[in-house]
Amino acid sequence: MKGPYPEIQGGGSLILAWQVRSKRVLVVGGGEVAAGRIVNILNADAKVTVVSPREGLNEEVAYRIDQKQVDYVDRKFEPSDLDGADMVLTAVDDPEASSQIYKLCHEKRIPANIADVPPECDFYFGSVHRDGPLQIMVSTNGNGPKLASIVRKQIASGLPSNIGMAIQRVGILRKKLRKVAPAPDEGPKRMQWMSKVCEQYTLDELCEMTELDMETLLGFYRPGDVPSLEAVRLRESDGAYDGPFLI
Ligand SMILES: C[C@@]1(CC(=O)O)c2cc3[nH]c(cc4nc(cc5[nH]c(cc(n2)[C@H]1CCC(=O)O)[C@@](C)(CC(=O)O)[C@@H]5CCC(=O)O)C(CC(=O)O)=C4CCC(=O)O)c(CCC(=O)O)c3CC(=O)O
Ligand SMILES: NC(=O)C1=CN([C@@H]2O[C@H](COP(=O)(O)OP(=O)(O)OC[C@H]3O[C@@H](n4cnc5c(N)ncnc54)[C@H](O)[C@@H]3O)[C@@H](O)[C@H]2O)C=CC1
Repeated sequence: MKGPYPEIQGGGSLILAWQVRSKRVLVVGGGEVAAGRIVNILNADAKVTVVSPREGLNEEVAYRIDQKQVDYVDRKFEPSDLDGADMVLTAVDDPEASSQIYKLCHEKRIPANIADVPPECDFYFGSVHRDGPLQIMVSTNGNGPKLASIVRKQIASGLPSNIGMAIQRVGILRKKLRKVAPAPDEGPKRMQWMSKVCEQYTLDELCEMTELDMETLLGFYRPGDVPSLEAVRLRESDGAYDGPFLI
């Protein structure tokens, strides 16, 4: 019998948004696959160390080393490379080295992705669409990476062109709201009000909201109203208006 709760499907991955900002990520290998990994982790503001003999570097990896976007060690992997690593990504054309690195990571409990050996991955990469603060990841759970890429492009082509910008504006408004209503016990009211803003405003309106508009709009937080952007602007041009946080 079906219960009232979501049915468990199993067999999936736990898809998370891992905060590697300022954490140390070790990339073993400097070929094409490594180049893709490096872009992903630099986009997440990680500190990156690449270990690979120089003669094996592809142009993109050599460029990032040259630009000092990553730290670089010019030799093959050695176990001491794992010291201080918070995450390890290997992309080497040597299955034996891959397996050895995986075993060491496992012992040291460092999460690892071994590009050519799915069973030895603590996590998989996915195909990612990025638009400012928006990230969408598609995973086929190892079944069809190329199809993941095709699905990702299809999803991206259906998105509004201003969605990234709208999310960025909402992020600023949420920060301001936190200042106006910092108390933890206001959580439910804060969340309800913020949800209403997101539902009632169009993406274009969210994008064109100025800081003044936001502060005026926040003046309606206490009474719990979400006026239209038009009403917000009327309030701004109204002589009676005397400051964003006075209600
Ligand atoms: C399990 C996983 C582990 C991991 O790498 O984390 C893995 C494993 C393997 N990939 C292989 C092949 C290819 N991988 C790609 C591309 C991508 N692979 C990515 C992820 C993943 N690949 C993880 C599963 C993700 C999922 O299932 O959704 C993407 C999404 C993300 C990224 O790498 O950043 C990125 C697309 C990014 C984009 O374009 O948006 C292409 C196409 C291309 O290069 O254009 C091909 C050739 C065509 C094909 O096979 O489909 C092989 C076989 C090698 C062989 O046959 O010898 C293995 C090993 C195996 O399967 O045994
Ligand atoms: N997971 C994925 O998305 C995909 C995985 N692969 C697999 O990933 C692996 C890497 O692919 P590519 O980057 O195209 O290979 P590549 O041949 O371009 O690069 C291999 C790199 O590993 C380095 N290397 C080799 N032994 C090393 C060691 N012991 N220590 C440090 N560095 C070492 C080489 O110097 C070179 O930079 C291959 O096994 C390939 O089959 C390939 C395509 C997609």
